[in-house]
Amino acid sequence: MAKLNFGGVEENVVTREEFPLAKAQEVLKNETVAVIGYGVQGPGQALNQRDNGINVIVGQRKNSKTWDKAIADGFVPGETLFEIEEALERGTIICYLLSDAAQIALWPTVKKHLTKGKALYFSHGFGITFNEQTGIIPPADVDVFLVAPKGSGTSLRRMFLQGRGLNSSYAIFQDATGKARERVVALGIAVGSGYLFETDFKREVYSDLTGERGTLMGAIQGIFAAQYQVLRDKGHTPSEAFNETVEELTQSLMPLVAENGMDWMYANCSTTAQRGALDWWKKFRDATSPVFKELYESVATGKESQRSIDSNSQEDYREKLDAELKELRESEMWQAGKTVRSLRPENQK
Ligand SMILES: NC(=O)C1=CN([C@@H]2O[C@H](COP(=O)(O)OP(=O)(O)OC[C@H]3O[C@@H](n4cnc5c(N)ncnc54)[C@H](O)[C@@H]3O)[C@@H](O)[C@H]2O)C=CC1
Ligand SMILES: CC(=O)[C@](C)(O)C(=O)O
Ligand SMILES: [Mg+2]
Ligand SMILES: [Mg+2]
Repeated sequence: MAKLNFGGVEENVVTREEFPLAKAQEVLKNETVAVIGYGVQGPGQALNQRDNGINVIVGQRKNSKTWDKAIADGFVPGETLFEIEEALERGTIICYLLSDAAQIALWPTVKKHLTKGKALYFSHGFGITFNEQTGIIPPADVDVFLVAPKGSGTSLRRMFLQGRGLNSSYAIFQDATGKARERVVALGIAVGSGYLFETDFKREVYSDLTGERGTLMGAIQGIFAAQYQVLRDKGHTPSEAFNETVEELTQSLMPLVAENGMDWMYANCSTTAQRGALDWWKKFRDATSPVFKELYESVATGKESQRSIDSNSQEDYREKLDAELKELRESEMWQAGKTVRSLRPENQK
């Protein structure tokens, strides 16, 4: 394991040099990896493992859209695609990739098939950390660990196909066989991680729930909406407001941040912009910091996990979600965005 310096703090990281794919294949050569669920992470992780030469099967409900998707992706019923129970029976490593709320309902079935020496794999610390809410308490004689790709399963697959890799965190909750570490790291490499950083279940889920509600998804939409509205209220057109709020960020400036950091992006903007950004960023930090603290508390007290379970367990969950997404999509800002995107040269025939 490499110890690397992250801004002055040393952390343990598994790199591909230290743990190449060949080693992962060797560790997993006698295992059957059963990917249960074929939603977003399921396909990304199952396909990457298959392409990496791992013995992977998919467990999914028959007569579902995702069953058909698994077939379209090349999984063969009776060979590499099974009903959930049969996949649970065959698998020696169970990758539990149903939505976090759905994992609760299927848990008694999964538990039944967790015989001695098998491994239970998650991509989130949710089910175990909030076990008072989920009831997920694994038997003592199985390994329990997680590999959490830090990004969408869609990106995990796309980046793999481009020869890139998404970073993932990994954690061991229970090592019953003495082989949990080599198993989890091998899986992390096999699913297409670029590198793996160490964490535990609680830290994974607390940071993940904070990040997705915060800067990654919730806060970013909030700050976009606030700036867009001010510009519109002051008489700017939708295209101008959208371009100065979103399009320039995603198309021009964020790629520079991704490449070489914030100072590099600033350095490639005008002195006028630099002065203003350097003057204003701390004001935004201070204004939002109380909201982030409130958010973290809401995660740590289990309020966020309970809310997610409650809403995701409703019969009409899909319809309600679609309605909320539609509201976003049909807002003036994102409608303006649709037109703006259509004007990108690469999107014109
Ligand atoms: N979506 C993502 O890219 C990421 C997800 N994760 C984690 O990975 C895990 C899987 O998440 P997603 O792929 O988003 O799940 P998802 O919401 O796409 O659902 C996965 C599958 O669960 C099936 N399913 C739903 N209810 C079911 C039930 N009652 N019985 C049987 N099957 C049922 C669906 O048909 C679908 O195939 C979660 O723990 C999540 O937090 C982690 C990182 C990113
Ligand atoms: C993509 C990811 O890592 C998230 C945002 O945490 C999630 O989908 O749960
Ligand atoms: Mg995440
Ligand atoms: Mg998440």
